[in-house]
Amino acid sequence: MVIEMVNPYDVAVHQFDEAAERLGLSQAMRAILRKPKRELIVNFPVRMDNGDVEMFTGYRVQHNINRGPAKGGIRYSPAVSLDEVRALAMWMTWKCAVVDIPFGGAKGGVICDPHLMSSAELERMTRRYTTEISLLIGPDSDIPAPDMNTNPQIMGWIMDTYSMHRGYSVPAVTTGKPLAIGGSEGRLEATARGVQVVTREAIRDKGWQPENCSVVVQGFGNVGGIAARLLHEMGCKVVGISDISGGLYNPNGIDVPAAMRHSRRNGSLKGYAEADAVSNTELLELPCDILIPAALENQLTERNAPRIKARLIVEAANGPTTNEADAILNDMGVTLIPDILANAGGVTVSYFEWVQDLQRFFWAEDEINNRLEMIMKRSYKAVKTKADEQEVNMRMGAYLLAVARVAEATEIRGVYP
Ligand SMILES: NC(=O)C1=CN([C@@H]2O[C@H](COP(=O)(O)OP(=O)(O)OC[C@H]3O[C@@H](n4cnc5c(N)ncnc54)[C@H](OP(=O)(O)O)[C@@H]3O)[C@@H](O)[C@H]2O)C=CC1
Ligand SMILES: O=C(O)CCC(=O)C(=O)O
Repeated sequence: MVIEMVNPYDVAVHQFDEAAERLGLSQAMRAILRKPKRELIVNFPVRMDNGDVEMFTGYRVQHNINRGPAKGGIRYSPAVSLDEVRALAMWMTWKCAVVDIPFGGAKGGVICDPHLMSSAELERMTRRYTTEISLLIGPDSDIPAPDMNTNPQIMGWIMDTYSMHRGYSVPAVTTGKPLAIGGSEGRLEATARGVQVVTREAIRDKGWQPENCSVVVQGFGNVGGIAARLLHEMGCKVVGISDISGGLYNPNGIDVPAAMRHSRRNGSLKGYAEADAVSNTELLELPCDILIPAALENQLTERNAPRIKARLIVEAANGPTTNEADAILNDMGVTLIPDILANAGGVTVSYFEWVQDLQRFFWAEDEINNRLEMIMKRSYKAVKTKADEQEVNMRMGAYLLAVARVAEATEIRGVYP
């Protein structure tokens, strides 16, 4: 895996600045949209299984709430930082605007290594973190969801802790919950399903056939693992996959369901015999038609971008491409579907979950998947049309759409003198 010391918030602000310049936004509007609205830093104690007390640091950042309540996931990782959370919150604002759902952007994170914690420790940490950020979160104000290393169980603990403080159940305070407590059908697969839809649209625009496309996916978690499976089911040849333990390559195609079974049995992809081991760095440079980074930020950099073989990149992760790599890939003629469009399927079904929870009225999986598909296709088309009209790439097309929507809402509300 390529670890670059690039600050994700600098990447996010640079992307915004370029769009603001093209849109001719006023200096006042640029100043408002560049900065997060609210940032909460919490330091809190957790009793570990051995009886010791450890201090943890967590964040919740709301970037913008002019189009609706703040919305965005919570990440558990040793690499979490305030600037990372700021960047992820800003990307959430644009993402919700690209798919035109009535949310602003937020993100949260706790500096911890969940792989080294027991389930009981994770639960105690989650409940204490929830109490600390209860100043901000709520079904009308700020609604967390899963991100890296968080899952439906953790969303359930957050919902339960928040509800304990209120004295009644508040299912709409989180999304991505288990079905039994107000979760939505389809949320678990939604981000990957959105990735599948935009990949399929891009394949069609290029005049390719799925059966002739080879795909490499970095990351084998909620997004990467399910995206690999769905693209495999769509007929693509998935030739490369990876998780934190490293990558696997088989030019003849990997049996993704078999690799998933191996990963579930063994806790990682390591040792899967039907493919050759490659490093995460090598994985990104493998020969393929489509590359799907679905793990971390800053994976495609000025160092490896010139060696990327894929002709289509679909950013399932948030912020996988640095600004320098973006320019290089653009000059190389690579089509890149940006994160704020490509991975918006998750928050779209989170929106459906929130609506269902508020109404106490639940929809069937087919209805959810059909509505998701409709929104992802519509958003892909809007971004492509904007990009073609303005003769810019898909990232700029998505930013032009999103930033204009947020700026319009900000202007109409008159939140500055
Ligand atoms: N979950 C969601 O709904 C959404 C997620 N995203 C974004 O998608 C990306 C992935 O999130 P998600 O799938 O939910 O997270 P998960 O925690 O489910 O999976 C992350 C995957 O990335 C791998 N990974 C983590 N760190 C490294 C590393 N240093 N080197 C190589 N691989 C690594 C993990 O490996 P291992 O399993 O071995 O730990 C795992 O396979 C993130 O950028 C997230 O922000 C975007 C929109 C929505
Ligand atoms: O489902 C959500 O609310 C947000 C998911 C998320 O964190 C993201 O899209 O990056």
